[in-house]
Amino acid sequence: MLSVKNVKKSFNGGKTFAVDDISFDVHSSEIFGFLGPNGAGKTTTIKMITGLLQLDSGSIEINGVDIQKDPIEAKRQFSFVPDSPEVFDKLKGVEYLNFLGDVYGVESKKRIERIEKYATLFELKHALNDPMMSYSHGMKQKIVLIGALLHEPEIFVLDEPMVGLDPKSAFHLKEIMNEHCQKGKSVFFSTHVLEVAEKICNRVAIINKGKIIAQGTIEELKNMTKNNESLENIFLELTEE
Ligand SMILES: Nc1ncnc2c1ncn2[C@@H]1O[C@H](COP(=O)(O)OP(=O)(O)OP(=O)(O)O)[C@@H](O)[C@H]1O
Repeated sequence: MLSVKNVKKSFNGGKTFAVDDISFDVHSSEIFGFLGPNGAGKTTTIKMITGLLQLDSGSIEINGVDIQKDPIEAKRQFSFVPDSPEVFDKLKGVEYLNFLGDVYGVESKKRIERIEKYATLFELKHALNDPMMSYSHGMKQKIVLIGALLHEPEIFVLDEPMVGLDPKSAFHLKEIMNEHCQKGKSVFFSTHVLEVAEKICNRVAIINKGKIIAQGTIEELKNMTKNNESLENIFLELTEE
């Protein structure tokens, strides 16, 4: 579903690599967690997957479509929720969602049903007719999430999706991720919240200083350590200086 092969990215003309020859695959029906300390290269990787940054070398295929060779078709395959929600402040919530519905060609009946479903779930219905400049950070995050859910893509790509969400909304998001995978689709998300990763991911990769230092199921990662430790201990052990 998502295939990242030998990808490199430097911001200073090749002197140091923010992402240094990483490879991994996310399969269908899989929730894949991308973990790593601050500055490890998570957001840079996600920006390359979503076509916001050019790769120095390597290749990325989303549902079989190369993001560099056919960016428009590749972008039809996924939804992206960035770590900081950037919305068009002057638009009302409902106008923003309809705009996204138009961009992704979501037909009117489905659009109305999904807006109703997700706005109710994330308790945002009351604010849909307000301009988004009046929204709190969490409300902006929710409207971006609803927008990302509108066209039910093959792959969800989420950068730190739990940050800023209240516990109930975080719970619903986890449920939505699970449902998405049960339909044979996949989720790729970055997180610092190791408990969440441990609970909901089928597989994870840990990136540190631009390199993937471990990947596999939580069980496989635990087996890499002597005492079958928690994901937190594994993470600390593998990423320490
Ligand atoms: N536009 C840029 N110009 C120069 N350096 C950059 C740029 N974007 C990222 N970097 C550098 O690339 C490295 C990886 O950054 P990135 O944002 O991918 O990390 P991250 O794992 O997402 O971190 P965090 O968990 O703190 O969000 C860092 O050293 C960062 O300073």
